[in-house]
Amino acid sequence: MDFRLTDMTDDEIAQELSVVEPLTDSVRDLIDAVIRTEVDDDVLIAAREQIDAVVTSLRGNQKPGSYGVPFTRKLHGMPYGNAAVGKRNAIAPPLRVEHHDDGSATSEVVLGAAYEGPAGLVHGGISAMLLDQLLGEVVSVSQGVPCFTGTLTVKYLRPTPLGPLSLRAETTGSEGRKFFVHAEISDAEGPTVTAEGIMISPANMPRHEELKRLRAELAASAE
Ligand SMILES: CCCCCCCC(=O)SCCNC(=O)CCNC(=O)[C@H](O)C(C)(C)COP(=O)(O)OP(=O)(O)OC[C@H]1O[C@@H](n2cnc3c(N)ncnc32)[C@H](O)[C@@H]1OP(=O)(O)O
Repeated sequence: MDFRLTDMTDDEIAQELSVVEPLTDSVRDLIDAVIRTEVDDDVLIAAREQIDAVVTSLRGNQKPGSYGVPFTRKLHGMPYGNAAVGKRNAIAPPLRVEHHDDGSATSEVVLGAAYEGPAGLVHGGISAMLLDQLLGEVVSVSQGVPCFTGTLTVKYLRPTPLGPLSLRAETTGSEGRKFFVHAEISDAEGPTVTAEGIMISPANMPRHEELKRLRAELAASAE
């Protein structure tokens, strides 16, 4: 697993995000527009040519491989390509997770046409992905080390409608490197999907040791 600190300062990261996040929002809007457009074929053909030109322009300078998860100098992860929360990833729902003092995490999200499974309803895989992300984050943030999903059990209580949804997750217990977590998705009527996860802080993961060492160095330099 790759671990690297970014060369960018906090101001440079904020500046980059101020440009990139609106671009991601526009591409997300494009995806929705393509799904729901009813314009004529000639407009679609012209749109494709314009989009291809934009892609060619962006390919002018590309990072090899995936985005990865670089860390800021304060050791905050920057998972900008992440499938569920990536700030550069227009496929990711606009999920923004809030972490609370009691160790829980919540998110409010509006899922549109791009996340449909059954007609008018959220795709079950999307629900599982969002819950998986929230379970991973609630443990990783509250424990201070990255945790992987070992086992994820999802229960679909009733259909989840597209539109505004609330998510919540909390850690319910732990045994050594294993953390037991619960999460749910709710619409206005209450929970539609629940998930139980066993999240694991992997053994002998170089990134853990590296994080611990860097945290200790940062703490010492702050004294
Ligand atoms: C901020 C971050 C947000 C991230 C959000 C996204 C979350 C994700 O999607 S993560 C990606 C999906 N998950 C993966 O790819 C994980 C793949 N699996 C692995 O890497 C490893 O098998 C891993 C890390 C789960 C366990 O590896 P390792 O640390 O070697 O475990 P190991 O030493 O064998 O076992 C440790 C304990 O966990 C248990 N365990 C191991 N694997 C599992 C499992 N899959 N399910 C349940 N328990 C397990 C063992 O039984 C053992 O328990 P005990 O201590 O009671 O005997």
